[in-house]
Amino acid sequence: MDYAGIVQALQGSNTTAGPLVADNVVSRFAAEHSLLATTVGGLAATYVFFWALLQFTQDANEPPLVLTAVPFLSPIVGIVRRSLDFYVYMRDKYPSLPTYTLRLPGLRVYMVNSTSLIPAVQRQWRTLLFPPVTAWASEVAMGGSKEAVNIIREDMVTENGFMHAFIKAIHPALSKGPALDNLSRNALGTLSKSLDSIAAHGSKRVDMYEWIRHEIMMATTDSVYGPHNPLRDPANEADWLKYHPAIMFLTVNLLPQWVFGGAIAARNRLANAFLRYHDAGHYKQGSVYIQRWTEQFASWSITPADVARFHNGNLFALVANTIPTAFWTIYHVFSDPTVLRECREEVERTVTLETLLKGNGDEVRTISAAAIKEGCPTLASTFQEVLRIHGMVNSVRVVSENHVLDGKYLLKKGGLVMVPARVQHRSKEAWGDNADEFDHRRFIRKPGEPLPNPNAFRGFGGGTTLCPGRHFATTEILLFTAMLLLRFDIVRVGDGGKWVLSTAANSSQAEAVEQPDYDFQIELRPRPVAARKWVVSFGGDEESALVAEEL
Ligand code: HEM
Repeated sequence: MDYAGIVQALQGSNTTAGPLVADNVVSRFAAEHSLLATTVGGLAATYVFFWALLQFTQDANEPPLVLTAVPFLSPIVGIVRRSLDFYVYMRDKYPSLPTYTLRLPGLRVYMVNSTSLIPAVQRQWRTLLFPPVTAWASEVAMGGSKEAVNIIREDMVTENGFMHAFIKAIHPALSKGPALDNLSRNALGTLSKSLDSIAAHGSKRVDMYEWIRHEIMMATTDSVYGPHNPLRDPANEADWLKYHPAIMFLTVNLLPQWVFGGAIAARNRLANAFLRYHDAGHYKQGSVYIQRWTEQFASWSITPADVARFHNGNLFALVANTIPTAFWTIYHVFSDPTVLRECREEVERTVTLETLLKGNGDEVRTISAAAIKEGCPTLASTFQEVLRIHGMVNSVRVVSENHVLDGKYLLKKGGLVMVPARVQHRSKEAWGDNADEFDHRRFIRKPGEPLPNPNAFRGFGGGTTLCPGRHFATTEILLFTAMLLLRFDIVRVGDGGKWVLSTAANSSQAEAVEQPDYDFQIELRPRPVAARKWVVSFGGDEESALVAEEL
C-alpha cells in the first residue's frame, strides 16, 4: 500500500464504516509494515544501547565527553569531514574546555586544548608514552619483523628499553658540536654544487615544490649516508616517492595491506637497497649520526634485514618535514617583496668578500653559519613563523596506566592523548588577534615586549620527544634560503607572475608540516654575483649550529 492509500483508508475510518473498519486498516498497515517497524525499533534500541554504553562507561572525572549525537561515530565523521581543521573547529566550538574526550569504537582519545595543560602532559613521559607510537609505525608502516618490534616493545618506559637508549645514542650526533657541523657542511656542500651548476647555465625553470624536494632530499641524504648514499640511485628515489604517500594510510591500518601493494613493493625494494648499503659497511663512511644509529640496532641484536626496514623510517624522519618546511620558507621569503627585501639586506650584510691575491685575483664570498645566526633575525623569525603557520603535528601519547592529569582529569589506561599543534599555533590568547595571519617579524624580540608562551609553539614538538633533528634541519633550511637570496631572483611563472599561497587540505597527517596541494613553476634567475665562488663556513671557534630554540 502506498502513502495515498494509507491516507485514504485512514480518512475513510472517520466515515460511516466506524471503528471496526479503522481497526482493520491499522492492523493491515501494521502487518504490511512489520519489517519497517522492526527495523526502526531495532535501530532505536541499538542507538539507545550504544548511547547508554557511552554514558555508563564514561567516568565523571574523565575530560568532558563531546560529539555524542551518533555514539562512537560522530567523532569519525567530524575528523573525516573537517580533516586538518577539525581540532581548531572543536576548540572554537567548546572554548571553555581545556581538554575533552572523543569516543571512537574501542578507543578513547583525550584532546588537549589548553596551553597550560601541555607541560603536565610532557612531564608524564613515563606514563603517557610516545614509544608505542614509534613501535606501531615500525611494524605496520615499515614492515618490521615481529622479533624486532618485540625488542622495541619490551620496555618502553625506562632508560633500559630500546627506544630511550636509541634516542639517547643519536642525540649527541645531532646536537651542537663537530658531528652536527659536519652534517650541515656536507648538506650545504651538495646544495652549493647544485646552485653553482644552475648559475653557470643561466636561468632555469622548475616546478617549485618538486625542485626543492629533490634538492633537500639529495643534500640531506648525502650528508647522512655519505659517498654511497642509496638515494643517489634514481630507482631508489622513485621507490621512495611511491612509498611515501602510503605511509599515513599504512600507519592508520584501517584498509587491508593489499590496497597498498604498489607502495609496499616499493618500500621493500628500498629496504633491499638499504640492506646492500648496510651489508657492505658503507655506513662507516657516512655521518657520525648514521654510524651511531646503526650501531644501536646491532647492539640490540636487531637483524640487518630489520635495520634495512627501519632505514625507511629514518629516511622519513630526515626528509618528510624538512622538505615542506624548506618549501614554505622559500615561498614566504620570495613571494612577498617586503620579506624579500628585509631578509636579503640582512643576509647580504653577513657576507665576507675576499679577493684572492694568488692566481687571477678571483673573489671568494663566504657565508658563515655563525654570522647568519647572529645577523639575520628577520630570516630566523620568518622560518619560525613558517613552522607556526604550517606546523601541524598531532603529538600522540598512549596512556599506559590510569592517570589523573594535572590533578584534575582522569585518563584511562589504553586511551590516547593528543596535543594538536594547530590549536596552539592558532590561539589568539598566545599569539594575539592576528594569530591566523603570517607575520614574518612575529618572532623578532622587541625590548619591553613579553616573549610568547613557548608551550604554544609546537613546530618541533616538546618535552622529552622534542625533535632531535631540529638543529640540522634549521641550519640546512636557513642556509639554503640565504644562498638563494644572495645568488638568485625567483620569478613566478604563469598566472601573471602572481604568487598565490597553495591550500594544504590534502596534507598527510603523518607529517608535522603541511604540504601544498599543488605545485607551480618558478624561474631561478642568477643575480650578477651568482656565478662567482661562494663558500659556506661552519665550525672553527665560532658557534655555528643554528640551534632552533636560540634563534
Ligand atoms: C623541519 C624539519 C623537521 C620538523 C618540523 C620536525 C618535527 C618533529 C616533531 C614535531 C617531532 C615530535 C613528534 C611528537 O612529539 O609527537 C619530531 C620528532 C622527531 N624527529 Fe623531527 N622534525 C624535523 C626534522 C628532523 C630531522 C632532520 C631528523 C633526523 C635527523 C628528525 C628526527 C626526529 C626524531 C628521531 C624524532 C622522535 C624523537 C623521539 O622519539 O623522542 N627530525 N620531529
